[in-house]
Formats: sequence, C-alpha cells, structure tokens
Amino acid sequence: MVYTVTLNPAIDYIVSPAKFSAGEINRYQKAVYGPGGKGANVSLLLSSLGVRNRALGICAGFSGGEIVRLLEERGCETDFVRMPQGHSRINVKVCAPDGEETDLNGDGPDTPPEAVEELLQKLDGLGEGDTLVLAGSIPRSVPGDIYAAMLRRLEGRGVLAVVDATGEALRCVLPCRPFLVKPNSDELGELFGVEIPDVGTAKEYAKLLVREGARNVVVSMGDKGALLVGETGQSLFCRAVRGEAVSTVGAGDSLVAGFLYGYGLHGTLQGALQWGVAAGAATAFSKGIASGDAVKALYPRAGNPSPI
Ligand SMILES: Nc1ncnc2c1ncn2[C@@H]1O[C@H](COP(=O)(O)OP(=O)(O)OP(=O)(O)O)[C@@H](O)[C@H]1O
Ligand SMILES: O=P(O)(O)OC[C@@]1(O)O[C@H](CO)[C@@H](O)[C@@H]1O
Repeated sequence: MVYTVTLNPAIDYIVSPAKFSAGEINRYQKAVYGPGGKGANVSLLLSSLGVRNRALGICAGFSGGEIVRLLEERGCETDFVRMPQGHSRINVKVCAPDGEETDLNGDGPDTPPEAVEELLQKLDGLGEGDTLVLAGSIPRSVPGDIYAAMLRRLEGRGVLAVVDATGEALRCVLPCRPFLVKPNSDELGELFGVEIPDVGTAKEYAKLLVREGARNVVVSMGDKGALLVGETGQSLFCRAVRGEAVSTVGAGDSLVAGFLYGYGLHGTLQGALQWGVAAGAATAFSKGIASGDAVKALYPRAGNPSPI
C-alpha cells in the first residue's frame, strides 16, 4: 500500500486572468480549485490510476476540512490529524496569458509537537511491501529534519521511501537511503549553490546525491523532461512529451505518482520514468492534477528513456 504524507496541505486556487501585472487590480473570470500539497497531489493521481493509497498529513480549520472532503470526493482514502486551531493554507496560483506562473504559497498553520506525534504514530503500522511518500514543505513550527526522523523511525521495516523535499530537509534524508528523491533542476542547483543549465550538469549533481545515500534520483526538468540516476551507476533521460502547457502546478507530484505506477506495472526504472514523464505532461497540459485516463492516453507519446 502507498501512504503519502502532506504536512502542509493546501487548497490550490488557480486563476488565469486575461492580463496580469503586479501592483494592479487583475480581474479573472473563472477559477479552478482543488485539494493540494505535494503528497495530496500524489494521492489524487495514484487513486485516479487505480493504485490504492492513503493520504496522511496534518490539517486544520475550515480549509483543512475541505481539503479532506475534496480528496475523499475524488476517491482518496484519507487519515489526517486535525488540529483544533488555525486553518490550512489556501495557495493562489496565477497563470498569466504569457504562460508565466506565479505561486502564492502560505506558511501554513502553527503545528504543535502533539500533532506531529499523532502523525508519527500513524506511520508505526507500515511495513514490508509499503511505500511512503514524503512530499512538500515542512511548516515552520515543525523541525526541519522531520522527514529524516520519520525514515529513521521506520528503519529496518522494508518500507520503500520516496522524498520530494528541498534544502536541508532533502539533504538530511539521504543517509536513510530513500528509494527515490525527486528534486527539480532548480532545487538540485540550490542544494549545491550552482546553476543547472543542462542534463549533463544535472547528472553530475544527481550523482552526488546518490553518493550521499539516495538509491535513485529523478531530476525533473520541466519541458525538457526528466533524468534518472541510479545507485548502480545507470543514468536515463526521458524527453518531455510535446504539447501546450496550461498549468504546470503539480507536474512534479504527478511525475512521482506516474513513476510509482510505472514501477508497479513494469518493475523497472525505465518503465517507471516513462510513466512519470507521461504523468507530468498530462498534468502540465491540464488545469489541476490530470486524471489517470489522461496519463494513460499520453503514455504512448512519451519516448523511451535512453541511457545518457
Ligand atoms: N511544459 C511541459 N511540457 C511537457 N511536460 C512537462 C512540462 N512541464 C512539466 N512537464 C513534465 O512534468 C515533469 C515535472 O515537471 P517539473 O520539472 O516542472 O516539476 P516540479 O518543478 O517539481 O513541479 P511542481 O513543484 O509544480 O510539482 C517534467 O519532468 C516533465 O516530464
Ligand atoms: O509550499 P510547498 O509545500 O512546497 O508546495 C505546495 C504546492 O505548491 O505544491 C503543489 C504542487 O507541487 C501544490 O499543490 C501546492 O500548492
């Protein structure tokens, strides 16, 4: 069973004004909103692809209740810790007509140690055959090494760990030997204080993450595609599917969901990467997270990942 953890879930409110300029009143006609936060997005797409999973996390207030309701409405099993104070964030995504996207992501509610402890206890039942996806930002009030603490708690239980995090939260999980980490190229660059202009440079720095302990690293590179570097030294590149992007919000999370779906289907990293790239594109080409059917329809257009 796959479990996703979203410590800081959100309602994503996506607007596409006909014109957008900072400092002015920008009017929009229609908005699309849905449950968000990286782990929740992975759960949404896995459910739509028919992969049984449970979305875990911590939420609060009217928005937290709505996030859980919307997830369940879309077929996700959920088990969130509900805090009595505060409210989960509402993240506003502005898609400008020129294709540029602006994200307004909140800090999220204060999250006390008791809420984190309650969540940790929910993880205690995981074991052999389970996959745990830890994805998204860590609320300010939660220790920055919480993902590493979760993985240490599960050590020796045969749980496959997937981590989509940035900065120190990512670095400190590496010694726990996660099955997969998925930085995008900017996040990988930030980790080493460098620019990642091309696939060759991405490969060089992804290898360093493998050396620090990651079993597999996927570097997502937006409309270029995605690179995989594995612990046995293999590296594969899969070019992005060509098409018109509508909103790339959640494309990285979709890549993670597609990767897990493909890995379950084929049992190979190659198959996993190809499904991941198809899923990322399916979400980039739609407003909100793509449906499983849209991913399956795009899969034949995703090229075979090839050694690089
Ligand atoms: N414009 C696009 N056209 C085709 N495929 C895309 C496009 N944008 C993203 N993708 C696919 O989705 C994958 C993930 O996208 P991206 O690298 O933007 O992730 P991300 O930065 O982690 O996104 P987010 O944080 O919003 O989830 C890419 O590796 C690519 O395969
Ligand atoms: O602030 P974080 O946790 O880093 O990212 C949150 C977020 O931008 O990530 C998802 C897209 O990947 C959205 O659903 C959500 O709003």
